[in-house]
Amino acid sequence: MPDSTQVPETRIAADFSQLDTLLQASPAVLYSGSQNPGTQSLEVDWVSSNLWALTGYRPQEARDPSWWSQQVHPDDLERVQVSFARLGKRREIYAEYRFRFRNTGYRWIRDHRRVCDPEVDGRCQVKGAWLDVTERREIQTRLHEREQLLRRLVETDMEGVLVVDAEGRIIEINPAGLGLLSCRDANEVIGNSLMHYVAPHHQKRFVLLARRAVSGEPVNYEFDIHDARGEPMRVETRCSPLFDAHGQIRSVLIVARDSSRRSDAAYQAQYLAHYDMLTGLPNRALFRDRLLQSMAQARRSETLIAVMFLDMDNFKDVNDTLGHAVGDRLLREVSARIVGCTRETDTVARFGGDEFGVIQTSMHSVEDAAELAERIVDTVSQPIIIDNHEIHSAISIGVTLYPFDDHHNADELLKNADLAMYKAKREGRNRFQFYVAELNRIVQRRATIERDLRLALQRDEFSLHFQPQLCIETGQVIGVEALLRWNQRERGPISPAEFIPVAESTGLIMDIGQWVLQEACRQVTEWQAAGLPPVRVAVNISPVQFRHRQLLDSIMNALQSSGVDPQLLEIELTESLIMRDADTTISTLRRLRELGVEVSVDDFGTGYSSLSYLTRFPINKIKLDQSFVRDIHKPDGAAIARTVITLGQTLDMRVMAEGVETYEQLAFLREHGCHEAQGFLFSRPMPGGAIQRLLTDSREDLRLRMLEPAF
Ligand SMILES: Nc1nc2c(ncn2[C@@H]2O[C@H](COP(=O)(O)O[C@H]3[C@@H](O)[C@H](n4cnc5c(=O)[nH]c(N)nc54)O[C@@H]3COP(=O)(O)O)[C@@H](O)[C@H]2O)c(=O)[nH]1
Repeated sequence: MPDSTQVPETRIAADFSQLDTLLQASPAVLYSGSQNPGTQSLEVDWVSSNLWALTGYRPQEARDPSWWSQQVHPDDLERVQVSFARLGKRREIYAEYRFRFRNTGYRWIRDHRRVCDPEVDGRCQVKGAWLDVTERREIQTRLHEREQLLRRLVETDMEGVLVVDAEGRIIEINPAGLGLLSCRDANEVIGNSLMHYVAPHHQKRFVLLARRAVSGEPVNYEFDIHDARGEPMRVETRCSPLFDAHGQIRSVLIVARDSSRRSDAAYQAQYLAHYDMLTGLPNRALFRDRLLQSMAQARRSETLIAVMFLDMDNFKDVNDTLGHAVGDRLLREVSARIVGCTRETDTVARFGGDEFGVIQTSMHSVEDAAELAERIVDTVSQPIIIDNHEIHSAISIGVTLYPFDDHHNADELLKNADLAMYKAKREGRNRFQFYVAELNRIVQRRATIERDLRLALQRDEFSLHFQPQLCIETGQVIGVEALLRWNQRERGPISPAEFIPVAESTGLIMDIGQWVLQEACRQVTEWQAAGLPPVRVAVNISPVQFRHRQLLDSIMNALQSSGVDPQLLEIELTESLIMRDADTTISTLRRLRELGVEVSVDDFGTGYSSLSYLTRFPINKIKLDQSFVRDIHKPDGAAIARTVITLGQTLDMRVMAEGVETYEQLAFLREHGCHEAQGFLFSRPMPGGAIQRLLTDSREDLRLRMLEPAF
């Protein structure tokens, strides 16, 4: 007799099929596996089939015991493993970390892991889900940055800023607002009714106006108030309603200024408490405040900041010989030059005398700090003319980085920057110096990269990714740029921005560059064999490679061994490279053009090209640097982009914009006649196989993406 409790097999199959369909549509990838007790790495034994669609990996690949730890970003791995090591003590834990997707590179995922089954061989048996949270993190970061910016503006505002709730209780107040009420600490006022401070003869009017503000009407009025010590004062107020996400008014923003005391000594004192009178820059106290905020933000967003201590080398001599008036003007000029080297998000302060401080935020790598410090040293050392005196100034800079273990607080960070600055002075002045702990770390990291780089070719750790380049007018793919990738056996992927400079300084770039040329040409023939129409490939050539006498042999070799038509090869050189030793460059470029190879100039706009030389170079294309494309919405970025495009049109060279990420940027480029574009808007760099699929199946998608109307 059939068992009535047994579910028929057909039903089970149908349920499975439905489950699979649901999983395919789900944004979460489900998995089960175990945690290696030694390393706490995840070893996956089952994963839902939507892994492929979401990350580009096949479920069977994920079962390789080292797969998970190889895809986690090396900078996140330890943190995540420490976090998941607590599983067992806790039933479930979630962590967010960067995880390498096959086609799109690192994305943020949220990994929600649960202990489900009893331990087997000391291994924690887990089930979990991965969710791509990159967009959410980006929005959070942007919101956080905006909030920081607003907070900073409010905190340094000379006017009192208060937020009160619908009942008129103070819920936020800035330092200037505390000053108005003669309070030192926000805790003394938060929660108090604002009415508490309004003079009795104005309380009725205050209630009426408060009602109008809460009903959504902006209100401006003058009130008499009493501060916390009972001192009377007249304040000018502007009240505006604040709306929540549902459009409801929950609070009112009040900007208040002391209309009786604006020009008196207290106001001046407040200014002096935050700013340097001579240069108008923030002073040491405000610098310290901003440093604390930047440190908190760096911790939250897991980014780096650099703190610099700057001291002029010869200021005393100028002051003693040319007088204080010239000394003051020199300080003002040097301040302006330092500010000119930094970005809006950075802080430049004058600590007093000839000492300055810089906080550099939004850094991508340690090299950013070195670049900024070098730029300041160079800019300050350019002659300064004051009253017909040509002054040759110089500056020494000490740099520390945060977060690093050695500094626990802002004062320590600044002290270490100061120490590094003294080291820079001892080493000969007019230079910068990293605080030694960082220096050691950087030197060690560089030594490790150098050691591993020597093995990378024989261990077959390099690969090429390719990024499509499109014609703006037609949306057609007109070529690809080859970008080198290094997946180091123990440490995972290492950015070319980090290892190419090491390869250049050790001479390894010759062998690596040769490999890149060979591999790029080999890939072109593979695509052709697969039936794709001819694809032109652009290969980056580093300055060391370009100056080497084997360059032409190396290029001919790659072309001959692959049989690729030279017209399908494009050589990308940087602008600063071609401008150095222009005569030799011109003759090498001519020989390349005679071979039939195309030549483009990368990072155009960053290298101070001399126009007279540019007309003599046999160049096919200039590539507008991505930093200008990023800033195209700002007046300076737009002006540079327009100039480069016009220059290309005038010199009869094609212009390609790199780093195009938004439709707004694309619309600007199209409107101004830029010919070609490349960037994440169309596609990230991808392996050769993925490019083949893209060019076979999704050419039309790319074209449509290009033609999408700007919004
Ligand atoms: N000498 C050689 N240099 C090489 C080689 N391969 C790479 N490089 C150089 O290393 C630098 C970093 O390269 P990479 O990390 O590959 O970054 C490239 C793109 O991924 C990135 N890119 C492209 N589109 C966008 C975008 O829309 N937004 C954004 N933020 N980044 C984007 O830009 C880099 C391409 O730069 P470029 O070469 O200037 O076109 C870089 O300087 C490489 O040149 C090599 O084989 N040899």
